Amino acid sequence: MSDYALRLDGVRVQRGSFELQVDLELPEGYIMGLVGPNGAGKTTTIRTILGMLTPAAGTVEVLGQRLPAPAGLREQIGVVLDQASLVEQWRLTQVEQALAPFYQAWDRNGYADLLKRFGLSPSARVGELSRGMSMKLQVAIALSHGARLLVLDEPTSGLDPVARDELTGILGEFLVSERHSVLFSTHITSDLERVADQITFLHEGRVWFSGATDDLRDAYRLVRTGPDGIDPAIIECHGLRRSPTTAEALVPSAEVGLLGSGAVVERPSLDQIVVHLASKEVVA
Ligand SMILES: Nc1ncnc2c1ncn2[C@@H]1O[C@H](COP(=O)(O)OP(=O)(O)OP(=O)(O)O)[C@@H](O)[C@H]1O
Repeated sequence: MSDYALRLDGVRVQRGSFELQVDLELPEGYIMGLVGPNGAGKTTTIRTILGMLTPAAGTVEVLGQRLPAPAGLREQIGVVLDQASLVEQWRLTQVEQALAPFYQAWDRNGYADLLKRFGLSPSARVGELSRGMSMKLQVAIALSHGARLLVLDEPTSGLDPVARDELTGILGEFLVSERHSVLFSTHITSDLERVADQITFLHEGRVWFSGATDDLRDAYRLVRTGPDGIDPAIIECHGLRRSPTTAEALVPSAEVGLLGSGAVVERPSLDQIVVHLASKEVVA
């Protein structure tokens, strides 16, 4: 039995002219955030994990089973994708009637509780739901069939701050069982700050970092100096921004000692890391 909920080894996926190359490991019992700018390859990674795209090379292991996996694996994965594939005319009670027979472990009370918690009326029709409500419905379904792994593609997009908070809280509850794991792509890194202990950062189809969130935050420092205090010829820096009076950049922690004494050095937020690593030098 593997101790990993997910393991992608030397995976390469081609989509038109875009090529994704990804290696990552998500240990069981953890929540991993998948971040990166638009077009970085997050959805491609998720679709590959779900067996919707076939890699040209490499291996994908989900809950210890190598893809293509036996049908029984599907029940153990809860999925939230950008577009739900539910019939628009269905009421939310009919959604349950349609899906429950496919899952041995379907939890009727759990589904009813989650609808209530998310403020979704069981008599509402799928087609009437806003984008945020449709996301909540998908999360309720994913959590109602006894999944051990949740794979969520931007589940917080379209949700207001209260609902986002509610969702991250529910993911935290899901993780109370140490055999449960979550992979969660998002542009809203503040959501991850609260819950994700692992991060994979994709950029232009490549993994820039995959590992513990704390390790990523320890690896860099956000540095502010006078306008000439950061010289890219001397020090490795990312997303350097200069104005007539200041310079700001993300600098590897190991290089901070190369800065002059006037520098203000801070531990960066996840958001600051993502923004600076993905952006080019800006001179104002
Ligand atoms: N069906 C397709 N055919 C060809 N190229 C595709 C297809 N779908 C996606 N791509 C390309 O693959 C690349 C990665 O897209 P992907 O959707 O995985 O990125 P993403 O990180 O999820 O982006 P976003 O944050 O914008 O959702 C993009 O360059 C996109 O144009």
